[in-house]
Amino acid sequence: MASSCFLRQILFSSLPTNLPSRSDPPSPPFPKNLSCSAHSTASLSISSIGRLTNSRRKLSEVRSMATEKGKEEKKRVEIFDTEENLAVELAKYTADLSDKYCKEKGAFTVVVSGGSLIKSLRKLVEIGQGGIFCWVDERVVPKHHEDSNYKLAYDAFLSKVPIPPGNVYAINESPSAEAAAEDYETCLKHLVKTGVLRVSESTGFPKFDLMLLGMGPDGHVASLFPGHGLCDEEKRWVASVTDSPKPPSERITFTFPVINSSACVALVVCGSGKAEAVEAALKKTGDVYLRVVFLLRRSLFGFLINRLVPSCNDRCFETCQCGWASPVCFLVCWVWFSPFGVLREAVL
Ligand SMILES: O=C1O[C@H](COP(=O)(O)O)[C@@H](O)[C@H](O)[C@H]1O
Repeated sequence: MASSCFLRQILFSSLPTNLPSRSDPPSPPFPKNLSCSAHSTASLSISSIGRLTNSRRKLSEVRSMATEKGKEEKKRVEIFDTEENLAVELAKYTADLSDKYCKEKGAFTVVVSGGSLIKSLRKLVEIGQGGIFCWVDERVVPKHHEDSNYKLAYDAFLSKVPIPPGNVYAINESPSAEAAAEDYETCLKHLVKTGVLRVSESTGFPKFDLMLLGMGPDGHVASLFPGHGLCDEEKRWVASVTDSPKPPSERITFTFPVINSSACVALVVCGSGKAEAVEAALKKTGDVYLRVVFLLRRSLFGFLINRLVPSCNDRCFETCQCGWASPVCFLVCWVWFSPFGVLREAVL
């Protein structure tokens, strides 16, 4: 099982007790040199949507669901009793993919978002030489700023693991969103040129091994917001946003062609406030305002969603509507009990 580069030994570990406070300024490693150069055209696309009853599903089972290129891609929904189980399984999933790609090509290119996803990545406590980290979106703020997605990840796990600083690709601090987006796209092109990052043969866009994404209550993914013209972007890899409806207004974001060219995408969603968006995402048709999620559906690997604890009953729905009062009554309660809830159809 030994691997020279991996995100292993992360399972069932506890949350580090020495996490710094968000106010601690990070000492940001900024990328320059990379040495990995191997290539692979292997791709995973997951078929089968259904119930996952065992939160310790092994990767071999996941792999058995992989389809060959060109076959219809479907999504898989995983539902967890608690956010803790979600975090453990997310770490295992990521570690297994890391092992696979590091063995195949000596590197594992992984992209993270900001937001609540980062907390659910806390089980990633050991990251080896092969992990290459990029951000699917970033706010145009200094790296030590509270709004920085880089700082969020740095404080939560990047500062805790022995990842080479040169493997961490934060955005360059730029005076404008446009300049930052251009710079980051150049950075991606450099990774492609040096053989660290593959390019999808079918789309011509960069093909990351894994994208770990969150989703906002409005259904936004990365900094692609429902109804925003950037959702239709077909050429650029990285785009600037100057009118984000969620502050801060200046951001950069990967475009959908890049996100959808990834080998694997995990959309990690927690919280009752996102139940409506989840329901819409799982429907075959839905309100146009959630079109962002539908765009992502094209290559979505799976949702990682936590659900009611077994002892919950219909009253739990009311609890969840109160917000975060009960830490175990996350998400999907509304979806689960809604007469229109497609999630129920998906998992039963
Ligand atoms: O602004 C952002 O929001 C989304 C969702 O965040 P969450 O806290 O609701 O999970 C996040 O995925 C994105 O990276 C971030 O820039």
